[in-house]
Amino acid sequence: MSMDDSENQARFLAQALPFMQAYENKTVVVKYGGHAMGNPELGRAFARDIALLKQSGINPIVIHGGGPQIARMLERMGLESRFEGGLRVTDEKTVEVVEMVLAGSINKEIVALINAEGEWAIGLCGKDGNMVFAQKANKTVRDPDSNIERVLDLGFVGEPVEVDRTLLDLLARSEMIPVIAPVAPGRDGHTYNINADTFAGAIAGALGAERLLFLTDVPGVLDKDKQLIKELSVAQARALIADGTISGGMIPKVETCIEAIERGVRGVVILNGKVMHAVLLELLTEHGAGTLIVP
Ligand SMILES: Nc1ncnc2c1ncn2[C@@H]1O[C@H](COP(=O)(O)OP(=O)(O)O)[C@@H](O)[C@H]1O
Ligand SMILES: CC(=O)N[C@@H](CCC(=O)OP(=O)(O)O)C(=O)O
Repeated sequence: MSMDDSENQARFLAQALPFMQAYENKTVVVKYGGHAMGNPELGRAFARDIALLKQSGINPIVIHGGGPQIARMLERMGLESRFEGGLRVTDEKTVEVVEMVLAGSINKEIVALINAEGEWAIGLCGKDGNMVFAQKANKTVRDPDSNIERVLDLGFVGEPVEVDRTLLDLLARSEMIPVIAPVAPGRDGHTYNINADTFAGAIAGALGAERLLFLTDVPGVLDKDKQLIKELSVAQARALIADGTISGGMIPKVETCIEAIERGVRGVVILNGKVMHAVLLELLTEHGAGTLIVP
């Protein structure tokens, strides 16, 4: 190791230690988006970050997405898919594929990556331990031309309405790191597909998390000129959704940030999961990356 390397490492450690102490015994919910996955090296770095948080006495909870992976599987199976208001219209066949991809392959891949770092990850979805119950999403969109609001019928898309923290509290006191897929049952017996951002927000809100991080494939929320917005108030975020600057999958993400803050989550950040060790850099350095949403 060169002198420069060891100096940089020492500087990083000196900076990181106070943050580690501040987060001790606190819950950090990390939403790992489907767009941030796919590169093996980045995947291993992500798993190492999560393992290190647990080893530092922090309580990390991973909620993952998998939108692009679901899309690929639907295509292979010859099933069409479309989004409305940033959410996948989900019929009966689609929800089966969603559950298979999210709670099956992707969930276990992340569990295996964290376990390979010497930790004990456990793969779950909203069904396990009665953790989350959903109901059919009741989403409205406003047509920008006519300004008329209409209710979307998204099929088996759900929104979390009940979160029971029993299992997560138990795991927080154990060696286990929960890795959770955003699928949950309804009291009506159906299985619902829940946007992973929305799901992460509900979990973070129910646990009163210290931090909620959204790992995506862009540096954060970008303005009309594609420049990163470092800090965004709730009112500014709402205005950017209304004027179309924030669109597509960024809509549920930012809406979730707003709700999480309103439910008492102390800090919410949208950041680029394609940056190596994004989680550690965000949590343990003075100038975190990404967009911080504040009340
Ligand atoms: N104002 C904006 N700033 C940043 N990204 C935006 C904005 N508006 C729309 N997006 C889109 O949102 C995407 C992130 O949301 P999404 O695709 O759902 O990511 P993930 O799978 O990580 O949850 C970005 O890749 C970008 O294409
Ligand atoms: C209702 C809805 O849209 N559900 C999402 C669930 C996965 C997800 O949110 O994945 P990302 O975080 O990678 O976007 C979907 O079907 O794609």
